[in-house]
Amino acid sequence: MSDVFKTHDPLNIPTNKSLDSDSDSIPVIDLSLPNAPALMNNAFKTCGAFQVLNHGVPLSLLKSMESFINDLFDLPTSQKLKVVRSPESISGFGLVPLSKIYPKRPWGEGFTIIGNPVDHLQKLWPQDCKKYCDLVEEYNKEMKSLCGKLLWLTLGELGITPEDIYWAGPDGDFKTNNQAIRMNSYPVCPEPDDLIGLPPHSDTSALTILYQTTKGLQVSMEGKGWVDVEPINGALVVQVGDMLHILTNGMYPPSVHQAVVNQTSDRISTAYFFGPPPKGEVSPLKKLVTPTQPLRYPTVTWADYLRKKYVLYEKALPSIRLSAPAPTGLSNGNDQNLVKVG
Ligand SMILES: O=C(O)CCC(=O)C(=O)O
Ligand SMILES: [Fe+2]
Repeated sequence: MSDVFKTHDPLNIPTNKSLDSDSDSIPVIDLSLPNAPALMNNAFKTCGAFQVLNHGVPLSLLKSMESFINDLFDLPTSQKLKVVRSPESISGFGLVPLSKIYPKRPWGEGFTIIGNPVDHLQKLWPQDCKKYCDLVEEYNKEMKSLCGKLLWLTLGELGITPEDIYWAGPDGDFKTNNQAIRMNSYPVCPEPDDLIGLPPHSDTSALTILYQTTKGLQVSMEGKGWVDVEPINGALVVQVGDMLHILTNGMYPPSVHQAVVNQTSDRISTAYFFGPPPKGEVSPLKKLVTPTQPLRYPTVTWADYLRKKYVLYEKALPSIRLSAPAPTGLSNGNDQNLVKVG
């Protein structure tokens, strides 16, 4: 994992500090500094999210993704209709299922890519399809590698090694893992208080890496309610999803978050979802099941859990929970039933 530390530019980078209870947002962690693993582990335990700097993903790639997303959402509706989500699939243009039952009307569009995007992109851009497919492939590759680094560094703090997660593969490189990208576009909104970009939810993934350049993401923090995650140039937002919550036997709470809209600027975001392989069975890590922290979840696959989530939303996790949640660490909005999870 030492290559994590090679990308550091020591200039203008804040020194990592321990999680400050007075801070009014999620921590910002410089991955190139030696105390990053301990801080990431601490951030995951306390609020399920942090922003990461010096993560090694080239800024040029993030910028290329931004212009791809702008091209995508600028397409005329007649083009977009060619790749609308079908009832059997999550890929394509469409609302997240939770939007249908959440009381505030959704304001925005989403486009989800799972697997090879060639079929969809071919329909949208017959000429430029290869250019966009290559970009998505590169983005997936960089994000997967970052997720691997982040997971091993944080889980390493808990004494977890690659042998403990069989679905990480023999080299611990998560080669066969599932991934998805959702691109979101939220136009300027005339009534931002009455509408919502993306309703409150936790992601079903193990980790989600979100890229945003305009303010709009909010995370639910214990005792603080919704806090804004201010965009920082080149930073990525890392969030615990339900699969990692289960894997850690409830030690890391899932990040409960929402996207709000505003009256003055358009906003786009890219969420990369990293999960176990299609048939990978996720169960709480044996090392994290102890007499004081008994087994909290059964074995699940991402696909089965996703189906449950689409029916039960915020009740999906409690519906499979085997024993009461930990008294601390888990008490974010999700478990207090303050918010809906989608
Ligand atoms: O747009 C955002 O900031 C949030 C996106 C998100 O949570 C998602 O796509 O799951
Ligand atoms: Fe999300």
